[in-house]
Amino acid sequence: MSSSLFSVEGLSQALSIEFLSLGLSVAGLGVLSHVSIFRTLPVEEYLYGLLGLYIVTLCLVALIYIFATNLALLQVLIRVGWIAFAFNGALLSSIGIYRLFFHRLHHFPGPVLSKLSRFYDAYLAGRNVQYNVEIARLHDTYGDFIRTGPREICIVRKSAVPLIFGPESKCLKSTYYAQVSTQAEFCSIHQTRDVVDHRKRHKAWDRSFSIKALATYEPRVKDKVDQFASYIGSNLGQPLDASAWSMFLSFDIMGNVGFGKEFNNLATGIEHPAIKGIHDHMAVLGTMGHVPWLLNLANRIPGAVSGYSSFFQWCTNEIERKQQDWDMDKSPQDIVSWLLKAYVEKDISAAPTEAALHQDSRVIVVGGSETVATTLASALYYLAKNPAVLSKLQCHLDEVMPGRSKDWSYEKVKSVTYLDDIIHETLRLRPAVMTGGYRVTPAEGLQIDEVYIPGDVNVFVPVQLIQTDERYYTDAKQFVPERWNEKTEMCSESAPFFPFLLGPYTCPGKNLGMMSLRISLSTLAQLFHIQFSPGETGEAFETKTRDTFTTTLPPFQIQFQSR
Ligand code: HEM
Repeated sequence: MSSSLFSVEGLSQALSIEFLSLGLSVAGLGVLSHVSIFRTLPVEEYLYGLLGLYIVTLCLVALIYIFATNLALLQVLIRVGWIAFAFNGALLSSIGIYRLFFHRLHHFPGPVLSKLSRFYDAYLAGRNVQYNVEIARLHDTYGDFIRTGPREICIVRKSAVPLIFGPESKCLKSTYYAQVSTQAEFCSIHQTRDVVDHRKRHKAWDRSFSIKALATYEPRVKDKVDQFASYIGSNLGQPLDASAWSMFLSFDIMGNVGFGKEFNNLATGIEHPAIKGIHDHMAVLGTMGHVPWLLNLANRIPGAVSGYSSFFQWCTNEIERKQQDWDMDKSPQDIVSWLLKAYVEKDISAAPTEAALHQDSRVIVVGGSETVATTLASALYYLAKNPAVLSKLQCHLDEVMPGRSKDWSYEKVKSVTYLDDIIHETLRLRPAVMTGGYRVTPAEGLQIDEVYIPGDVNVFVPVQLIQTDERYYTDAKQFVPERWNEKTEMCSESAPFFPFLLGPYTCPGKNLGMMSLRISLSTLAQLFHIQFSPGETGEAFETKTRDTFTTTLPPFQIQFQSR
């Protein structure tokens, strides 16, 4: 019994085995844990449990060493450090070898480092914050199916679009959306990966974008645009940063229509602090979002995301303020009120918790402002660069509204199909989300043309890249609004076009977004000539746009002249 492992002496003997033997035994355990547990376990789901278990185990080992051996504290620490090193080293090596040679995606081409870890794509996304450009480069090197992560395939084929995003698709949102939580009750509508939760909550959002609701938003959007036009009218011929001012306008629209509040960017010409918060948040999302579990972890470490945590707090404050001020007997007049109404009435479509409601407020702020702003600024860029397109638009607008601003009505604007052609062409070349829409394949996998993608694999189709692919569009990189109506031969049959995505996860704010863009562009084009300011070449716009999940544009200067 004295030499048994269960006696103190036996335990002490076992613990004092040679360093090498100890390392090898623990390494064996590391490999075993990969093969038996980690290979199939969705780590994101159990992240905190696993981290806790790991730390508790190391502490227990240290305590056993302290009480069952005569080793000094430093010797104990060295042994525990060695155990951790051997375990982690073996685990990571086993994962690496498996991912490179035995993984069900091992035959897909792609950079070796991407096959090993998502950290490489986070690095690619972060180095110039132009993941869209990196993906285009990888596409040139590796073809249409690229392994961009151990369990991720990027697909540049039009046949993939309906299969992944279409109404019948069985693909769900991938772990990319688990940056805040893996539990639906703490997620926004955008982050929830629970398909039933998503379907239910969508109904409350749909009510906030119904035809009736949009009709109440329309004059308020027009008011903001008129305020912008009036500022321009008093600053004719002056350089104006189209990126910044488009954001001022869309942020003010979002404040009014989203929260029923005035944010006064247009009135003051001063950027609201939350706009910086949005950009900081999106910059982190555009890079660290590629390793969602790390972002999830960082969100819980005090100070780790201090750059944008004040923005999160601001969104929470805004919705709490609204909760206090809101008169539930009145019919909702803004998006938040529709969501609050569902929440207060405990409707089936309500956000499941207050935390989820707070997350929803962030979606309104980011989804409702940044997307419209980049599209509007991009359209202004193309109009300034293509005077013939602007003149043609002005002719069409004058035809239906000869008295110009006196005759302006949204109904008439909607009849000008050339305006929609300009917006579509802008969204084709410069979609507000250039490389988003991360999904996971169903258990049975997905057959895309000649290629079979196994089940439970993250997939995405880079929106901007495929919408500017010469196989599907003639002169694909050129701005030609005519391709949508007059020269349809410039688009191949079922050419991929999905700037709002498609299917169940499609953008619910599409109609509001289109309305804001139509009102803004028709009003500005009706009143003004739009040109680049002297010295503006547009080069920065072409080369310095950043892929921060939603697009962030560099400043560029335009000026307006009265017509
Ligand atoms: C030009 C304007 C817009 C564009 C191009 C656009 C584009 C998109 C895209 C591509 C997505 C899918 C993102 C993903 O699946 O990860 C999305 C989702 C969403 N958008 Fe928009 N959007 C626009 C305007 C708006 C507006 C004005 C709102 C109003 C608040 C809005 C609210 C949302 C919401 C709530 C989602 C999440 C939907 C879900 O996951 O079910 N969007 N948008």
